[in-house]
Amino acid sequence: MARRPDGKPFLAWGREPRPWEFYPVPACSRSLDLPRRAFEAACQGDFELQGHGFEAAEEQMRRPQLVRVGLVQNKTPLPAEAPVVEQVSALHRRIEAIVEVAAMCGVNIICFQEAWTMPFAFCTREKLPWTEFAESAEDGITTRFCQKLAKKHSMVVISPILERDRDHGDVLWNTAVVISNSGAILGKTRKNHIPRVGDFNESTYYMEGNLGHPVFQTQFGRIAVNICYGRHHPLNWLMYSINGAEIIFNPSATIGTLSESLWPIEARNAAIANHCFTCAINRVGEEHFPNEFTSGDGKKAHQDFGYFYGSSYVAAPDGSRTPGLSRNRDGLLVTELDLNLCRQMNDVWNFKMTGRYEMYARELAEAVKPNYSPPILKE
Ligand SMILES: NC(=O)NCCC(=O)O
Repeated sequence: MARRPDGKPFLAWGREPRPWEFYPVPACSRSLDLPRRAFEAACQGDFELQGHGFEAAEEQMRRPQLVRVGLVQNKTPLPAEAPVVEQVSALHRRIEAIVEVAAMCGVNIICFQEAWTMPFAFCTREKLPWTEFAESAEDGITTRFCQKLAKKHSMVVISPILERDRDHGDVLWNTAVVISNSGAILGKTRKNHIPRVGDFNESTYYMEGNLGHPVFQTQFGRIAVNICYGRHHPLNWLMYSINGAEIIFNPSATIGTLSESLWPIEARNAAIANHCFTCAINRVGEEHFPNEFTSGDGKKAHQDFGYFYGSSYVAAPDGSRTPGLSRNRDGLLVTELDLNLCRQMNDVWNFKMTGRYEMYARELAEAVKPNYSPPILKE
């Protein structure tokens, strides 16, 4: 029986491996020891805590580049009818408690879910009070709160919010603010692709991002943020990766009936295709809104969005992944990555080397022209 370098059999089902199965890639991560007091605090705070790790091969010229990421998924603690300021403050308190536990677990980079300071009210198509949740990315109350957390715990914080851009006519954006572990703001990035599907009426509220595909150099590696619906767009992942991202976070808000069958595949595929780690984060719970709305599908008006199914996970460039967090509980997923695995997988598969980007750049430049005629050859 062939064995992996760590002595374990290659395959669980006990037959000789096929030739293409020889590359020693585990389907799953290993479990990571986390301090007992972290589990106690999570239990007391009523949220799930999981720890996992990915291995990379030892190298002669580089030391392992270990980094711990924390993914947070949570319900909105107060009903959507509660005053805006109370909802925001309840969410700040909830996140603060989870970040304390992340700090006990040695997390270096933490990412919260999409639009984490508010209920996901874009299904309603109403403006007030939902637009009142929008804040300045530079000096809003949430950014200042995250700066304090980042400095206190020496942790990079990724804070996806609804942004109000005062300097540009009060335009709203779906933005992730990236705060360095020093507490300084590293910059911001905006959601590039806006859903026009089901109850995700997000184009009513904010514009398509205009900041391209920035990558943030942190003390713990190069990171990027592909917000929610952007995960359906392979070119979006690709551009972050081309710009050097080693870890791409995907803070999301999505519901079971729409996307649960896609969820385990998309971020995982992106990790493989781009030789990087991907971190898929989804909120949990059901959110009810004061007024009825319709979904434009002929069905009855209703007041809820459906079920946000959580299941946050991390995928590695070798195709392995962690288990997902719960489908319905708040949770913190702590994962240790060795960033050396990105280049190791790049050297094995060479997707960047074989990508033929120049050919696609040329063909796409032609295909987007109004007078383009696709080369369909006929008899
Ligand atoms: N928030 C958001 O973009 N959701 C769209 C639905 C999905 O991408 O699954």
